[in-house]
Amino acid sequence: MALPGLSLPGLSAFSGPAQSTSTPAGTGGDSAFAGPSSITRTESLEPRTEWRFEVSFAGSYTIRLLSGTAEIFGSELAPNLLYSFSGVKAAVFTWQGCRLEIEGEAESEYVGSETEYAIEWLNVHGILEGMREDAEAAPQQGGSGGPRVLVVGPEGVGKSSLVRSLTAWGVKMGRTPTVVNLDSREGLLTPPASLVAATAGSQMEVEGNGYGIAPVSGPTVSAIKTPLVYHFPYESPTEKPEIFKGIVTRMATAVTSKLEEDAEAKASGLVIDTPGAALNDPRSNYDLITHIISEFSITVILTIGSERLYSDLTRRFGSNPSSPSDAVIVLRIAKPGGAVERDVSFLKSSRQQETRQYFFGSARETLNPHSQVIGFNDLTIYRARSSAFASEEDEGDNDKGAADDDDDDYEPTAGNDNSGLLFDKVTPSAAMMGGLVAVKFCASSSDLETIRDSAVMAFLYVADVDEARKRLRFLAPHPQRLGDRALVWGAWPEPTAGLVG
Ligand SMILES: Nc1ncnc2c1ncn2[C@@H]1O[C@H](COP(=O)(O)OP(=O)(O)OP(=O)(O)O)[C@@H](O)[C@H]1O
Repeated sequence: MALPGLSLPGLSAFSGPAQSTSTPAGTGGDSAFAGPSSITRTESLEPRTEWRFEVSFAGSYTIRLLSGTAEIFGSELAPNLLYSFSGVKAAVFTWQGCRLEIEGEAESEYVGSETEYAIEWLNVHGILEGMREDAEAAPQQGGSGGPRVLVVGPEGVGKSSLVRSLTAWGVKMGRTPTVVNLDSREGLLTPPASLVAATAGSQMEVEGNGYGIAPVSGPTVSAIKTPLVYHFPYESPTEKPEIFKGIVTRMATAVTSKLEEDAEAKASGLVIDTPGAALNDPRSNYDLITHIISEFSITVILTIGSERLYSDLTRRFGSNPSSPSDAVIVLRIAKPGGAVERDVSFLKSSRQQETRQYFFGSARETLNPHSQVIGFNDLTIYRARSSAFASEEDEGDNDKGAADDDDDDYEPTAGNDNSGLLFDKVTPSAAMMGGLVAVKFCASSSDLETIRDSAVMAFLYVADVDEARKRLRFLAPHPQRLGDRALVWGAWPEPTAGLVG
């Protein structure tokens, strides 16, 4: 397939699916395990192969591009710049071949040569680029703008990596795609527990999740302009489906009206990342997926890693006999061989790393969070109702905060709280320590629906609760005074211990 308008640096020689793939010298191909090593070494990668590596959270691993061209999930590596990784599973992909200098200990590292997925992903980028050109050429026809893409599939099949690659390639073409993250288990410029829409405006980063860190403390190198953040303090949308749907509706309205004011962003379209199994359960009749598709007027669905999902969604959305032009394009996309499901402890460490980065930044760009001490009487804190707090709610004991269990192993329990109530007003308690509180764009006296629906101004980290003196110490990403804002504390994510001394 030809790739319309494709002129990515390092890709000029590439114009379609590979006829064959080369086996890289020295390592023997896809499953060859090169073994961890802390010695500085060089790896020569053949065209269309990738260097897959997994680094623990305690580990430190650096990669430098010595020659050729290479990218990580679409973001191009600059020559001779040292990139550092920890707590990462990823791959450096090369279209034309490259030499890498590598140092540090990986839990696993090897060359993957079964990379047909990358060619397919790039072809998808080509299709999206064609749709963007159509939108530019005929903005008045239909007026719906560029492609509105929904990525769905089970856990760990490469959904986020695909979203990141499509965004990075779009940005490289001069586009400003809007990324929407509907997975509250991972943040996008924010800690987890947030649903975020953000328009990518400049070159994406190689380290971290590609989107940079929150643009809250003055100028940063973040690739993102103006994120719109909502609070969803639950691990899965199935815990509070109606709240999740409500946020999706609000977000879609806000994003759509923002795109209407920006012709470039409108033609660039949007790409939505989603949680895995929670959304794809056929027993729910794909209720949540259907809601997202209708609210965001999705035009392209990319399914990864599930034939059944592809078949079900094709049947349901891929054809519309009464109005064929309204049919959604449903594509089945290859799962990268290197994509892996991350275990519970890796995901927990990853959440804590995201929270830490929100306040302190990364090694490349540090941030200076601000400490604030506020008396209980000057705060109005609501606790988002959750099954994790259910036992107290049953007792009607709303004023004592959450469960006492604030240690490192604290895990909210799964399940549904069907009470229909949204929040409880609480007096701060030690149980909040290490937790996150969302500062809402609404007054503390707002009604509960307004509090639920308001976007997030910032997240605060609860550093200390002095119950005797009735004072709370917060870490805030910027020095701005809180003012009269509703603050919401949720059970998700679990507390992050030791962020401050
Ligand atoms: N080609 C690859 N080589 C090595 N690692 C990869 C590759 N593609 C993806 N990964 C890694 O595999 C893991 C799962 O990928 P990703 O997060 O994209 O999947 P997902 O479907 O979004 O997962 P989840 O549903 O858990 O959010 C991530 O750590 C990602 O960096």
